[in-house]
Amino acid sequence: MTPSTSAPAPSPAPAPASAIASARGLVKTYGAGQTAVTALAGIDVDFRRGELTAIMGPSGSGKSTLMHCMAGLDTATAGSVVVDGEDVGLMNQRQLTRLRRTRLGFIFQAFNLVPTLTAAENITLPLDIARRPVDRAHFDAIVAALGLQDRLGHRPSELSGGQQQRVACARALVAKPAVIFADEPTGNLDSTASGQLLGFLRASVDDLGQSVVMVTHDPRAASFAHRVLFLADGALVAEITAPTQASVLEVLGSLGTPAPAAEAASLSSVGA
Ligand SMILES: Nc1ncnc2c1ncn2[C@@H]1O[C@H](COP(=O)(O)OP(=O)(O)OP(=O)(O)O)[C@@H](O)[C@H]1O
Repeated sequence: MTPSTSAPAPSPAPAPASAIASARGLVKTYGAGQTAVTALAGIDVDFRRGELTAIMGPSGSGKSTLMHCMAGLDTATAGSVVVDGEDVGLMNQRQLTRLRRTRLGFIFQAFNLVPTLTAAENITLPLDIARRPVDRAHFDAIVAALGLQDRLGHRPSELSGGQQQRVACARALVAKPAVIFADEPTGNLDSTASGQLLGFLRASVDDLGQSVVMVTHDPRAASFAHRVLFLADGALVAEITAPTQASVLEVLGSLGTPAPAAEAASLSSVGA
């Protein structure tokens, strides 16, 4: 056997303490052989504690796959994921379920509320399933901040889309998760409801120290984040801090992503 002359691969940089979730060398391939699709091509990323991080990029660039691998909803092909100090790749299904129930919060585009339960019951459902007590003061503070006091006895079908998503947001926050993963949380909301929800998510970070990772196509939604990460073809290709709609659109443009017509028009009309 010929001895290898190449230097050993450097070990990946450890996750900094400021990170609530990190990935190193994250690869995800769907399928095999000629039909294999590389959704993530070896990503190193740190999501910072106490920050709202947005993930953007063209359709098919790997945003949802990255979020699902970070949250233990999908298994990586290679690489490592650490969430709140725990190596997700070493967990079995039971441990992953426990991690999701006790340490993670989720907000999806489809609100995923249980139709037969009231808003209050939906909000406390994750705690009830985990047989954990509800911190009433925390519950009341979240419900008040989201303006849901008068809606707690209503079922989802009796709520507007914006109210349903605020219930989903309250449900994610009530268990005080280490990190909330939000996938297009405003995708089904009108501009007003979307602004309210994003303002609240940002406030949960600034006022409560919550950490949030959010996938979005919407430059306005991304402008609520502390930092925006851009994916293209399964790789991290750009990053901006303190984003504005204009700076987000500029990076998206450089990646060849067509700007949503409404945002581009409104920005050009104010000369941004
Ligand atoms: N279950 C799957 N089986 C096969 N290929 C998949 C699967 N899920 C995702 N892919 C592929 O992986 C790539 C990344 O998909 P992903 O959904 O992560 O992209 P995205 O950036 O979230 O896209 P979008 O913005 O359209 O939601 C795409 O090429 C997609 O077709």
